[in-house]
Amino acid sequence: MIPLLTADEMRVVERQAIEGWGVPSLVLQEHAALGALALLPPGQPVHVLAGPGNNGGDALALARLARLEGREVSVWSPSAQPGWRGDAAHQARLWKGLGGEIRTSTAPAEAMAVWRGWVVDGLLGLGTTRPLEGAALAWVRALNASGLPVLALDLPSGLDPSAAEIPGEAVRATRTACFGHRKVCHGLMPAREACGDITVVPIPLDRAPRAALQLLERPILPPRAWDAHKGSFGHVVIRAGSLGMSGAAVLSALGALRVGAGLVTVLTDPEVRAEVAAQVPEAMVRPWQGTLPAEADVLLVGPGGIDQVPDWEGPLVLDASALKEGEGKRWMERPGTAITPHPGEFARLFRLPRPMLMDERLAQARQVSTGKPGVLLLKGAQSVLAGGAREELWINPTGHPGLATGGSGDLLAGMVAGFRAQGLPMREAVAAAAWFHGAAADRLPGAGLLPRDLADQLPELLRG
Ligand SMILES: NC(=O)C1=CN([C@@H]2O[C@H](COP(=O)(O)OP(=O)(O)OC[C@H]3O[C@@H](n4cnc5c(N)ncnc54)[C@H](OP(=O)(O)O)[C@@H]3O)[C@@H](O)[C@H]2O)[C@@H](O)CC1
Ligand SMILES: Nc1ncnc2c1ncn2[C@@H]1O[C@H](COP(=O)(O)OP(=O)(O)O)[C@@H](O)[C@H]1O
Ligand SMILES: [K+]
Repeated sequence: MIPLLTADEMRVVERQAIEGWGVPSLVLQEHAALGALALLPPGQPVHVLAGPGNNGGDALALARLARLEGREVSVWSPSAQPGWRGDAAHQARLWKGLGGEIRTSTAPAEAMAVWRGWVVDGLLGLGTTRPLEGAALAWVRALNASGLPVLALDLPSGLDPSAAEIPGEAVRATRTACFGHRKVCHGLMPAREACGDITVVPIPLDRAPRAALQLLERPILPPRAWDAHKGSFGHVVIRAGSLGMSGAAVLSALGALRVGAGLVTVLTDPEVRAEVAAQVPEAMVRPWQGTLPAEADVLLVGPGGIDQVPDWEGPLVLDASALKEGEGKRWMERPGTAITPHPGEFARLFRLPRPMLMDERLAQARQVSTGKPGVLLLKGAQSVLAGGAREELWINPTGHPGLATGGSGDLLAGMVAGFRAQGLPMREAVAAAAWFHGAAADRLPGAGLLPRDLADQLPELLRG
């Protein structure tokens, strides 16, 4: 799991190093500048933009180190009176001590027209409090129009470090030297895209900070014992599939089987039983007669037009038609439940406005899940995972728009049930399903992806 810190959380980590461990803040800055300098191709001229705060201080430190390396370096400030204080003022003195100049211009595009090499963006970092305006905005616009490669210090100037959305205009960086820990803007789209290639530069800070938002990494699955048998991997029962929507039952069954469930029973509407059975011979396919098999370990309900949830005490996964209007709270309060809505289903379930932006998805996921035992997967690009009586949100980074095709959600729901049946706790089962589902798609880039192609990728992908 990769923590994505807000500016406030990062300040806590910074304070702890400075006040707790006694690391001088200039030492932090020196580590940051040295690490960033190493990301610039050797020998090339460097044009350094230094803003009003410590991000500008990092930029001035980098300018000094680059000059000591023998590079051609120029330093620019959007303001004629930068008004540096503290560490940044100290860095300015060191730079000037080496004979360095600090230049400004009211026509940044003209200044940049003769630049060669790389630009270092040290205008704004963690202290960004509002959208860019005035001189800073003019410099960022000129930089983005210049076509020059840019190394952003900590984050591309203009981004809100704690948000996914870009508040106005922001630097489009080629690379970003992220100091110490990733911030929210380094993990979530669309801000993440403005960062270009991200390198986390190690600086002496706590390696395991608290963060309310975390990016999923490849889940670690329990090993399979040599003497395991099909009873060891659980029995998934799927109530899915109706006339015109039999494929959803097929895909859910495939999802559960392809992640390694021991047994799968599909309870489907009688008129489609034969066609479902013909497409997944590995599953037991029976007509729905109002009762569940006694030996079920997990029940998945919904794909393919099924809206009635049978009475059942055990682990429950609900998707698609089972996600009925206004019932979200009920399911989030039921222990052992996972719901997997896309944003439209989410809005209907919780009677909330449809969350369109990433920051809205986070806020709404948090709102409905806080303190609740149920697990929520709010699907879409970078799906949001919440609940299970845990406060932090997990974000799934895998997958691409090729997944936006009918049936991929049905496969995912089956995967959740399949992982849960093998003993993963519900929140971990949902995380594993979301991660591997997207990772399977990442092996098949582009459009035209069929959910069953994804299913075929899974066994090899799970082997690692
Ligand atoms: N965290 C760490 O461990 C380490 C941090 N380090 C470095 O410090 C950086 C953070 O420094 P920082 O706090 O001084 O903030 P930074 O972004 O440089 O500037 C704030 C200034 O900008 C101003 N301002 C704000 N928004 C604006 C806007 N839209 N347009 C124009 N101005 C705007 C704001 O003004 P105010 O809002 O107060 O009016 C204030 O004057 C961090 O990103 C990293 O590079 C490293 O050295 C090592 C370890
Ligand atoms: N742009 C995207 N990037 C990554 N994943 C996506 C994107 N669009 C959709 N997905 C994923 O594809 C799946 C679609 O599920 P869903 O909307 O329920 O489809 P269906 O109902 O057709 O089965 C979800 O897992 C979702 O997260
Ligand atoms: K910056």
